Amino acid sequence: MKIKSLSRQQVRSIDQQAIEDYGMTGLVLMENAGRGAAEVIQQNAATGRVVILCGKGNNGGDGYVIARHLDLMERQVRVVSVVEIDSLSGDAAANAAIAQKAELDVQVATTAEAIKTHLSDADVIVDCLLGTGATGPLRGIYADAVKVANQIKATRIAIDVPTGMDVDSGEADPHTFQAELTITFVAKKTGFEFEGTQSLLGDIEVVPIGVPRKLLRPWALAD
Ligand SMILES: NC(=O)C1=CN([C@@H]2O[C@H](COP(=O)(O)OP(=O)(O)OC[C@H]3O[C@@H](n4cnc5c(N)ncnc54)[C@H](OP(=O)(O)O)[C@@H]3O)[C@@H](O)[C@H]2O)[C@@H](O)CC1
Ligand SMILES: [K+]
Repeated sequence: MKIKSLSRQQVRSIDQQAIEDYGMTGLVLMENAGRGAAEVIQQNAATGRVVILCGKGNNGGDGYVIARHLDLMERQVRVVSVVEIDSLSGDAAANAAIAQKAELDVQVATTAEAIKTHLSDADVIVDCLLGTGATGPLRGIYADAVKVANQIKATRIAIDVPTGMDVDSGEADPHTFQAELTITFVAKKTGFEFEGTQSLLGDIEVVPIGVPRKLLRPWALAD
């Protein structure tokens, strides 16, 4: 089922309804999102070390799921969190704890220099810094992390939305993550339609996260 482009509010409401009205848990949605994204990464960037930049919200949570699935595919994978792990909450905290128990390579880097060190041997950089929860210009370490990531010669893949791009307007922070591929969940976002965004989004792949077709029907595109 093809879905029309959705605003921040629409896509977040779909997630919320799947959880509250259908009894799907956020962890299940995150697992589907992360697993689907890992498969697309494997199809598009099949070799080399993958370094996943993770922020404090659920976009970061997706990153820990992606890391676990890439590790299962026997990829070299490292997670670099730009916040302390004990500042995470909810589903992101749960998936970070699983990654740590599974002895995946999880590093914390809260300065631009430390982020640069952990990214220096990356062949693929995956942006799980901020997703649909982001508002306004990039603050603090997020701006530094994107700046460093954009300077490294690697394949860059954004998860859900390139960090720095506004989901609704497509407006881009000066330090927006420059993706070659954007893997986005449920549907494209309205901001992706605007002129000038294509050079930051790269190719776009939509990954379904298992929310029921009935819930998506109001947003379906006619065949
Ligand atoms: N919910 C679900 O069911 C599913 C969700 N999924 C995934 O979750 C993503 C949405 O996650 P989310 O809502 O946690 O928001 P997200 O973008 O990770 O972080 C927001 C945090 O960042 C901060 N912040 C905000 N703006 C900022 C700025 N300009 N500069 C710097 N910091 C800024 C702000 O923190 P504050 O600064 O307010 O303390 C806020 O707490 C979605 O895109 C998808 O990938 C999938 O797993 C599928 C199931
Ligand atoms: K992102």
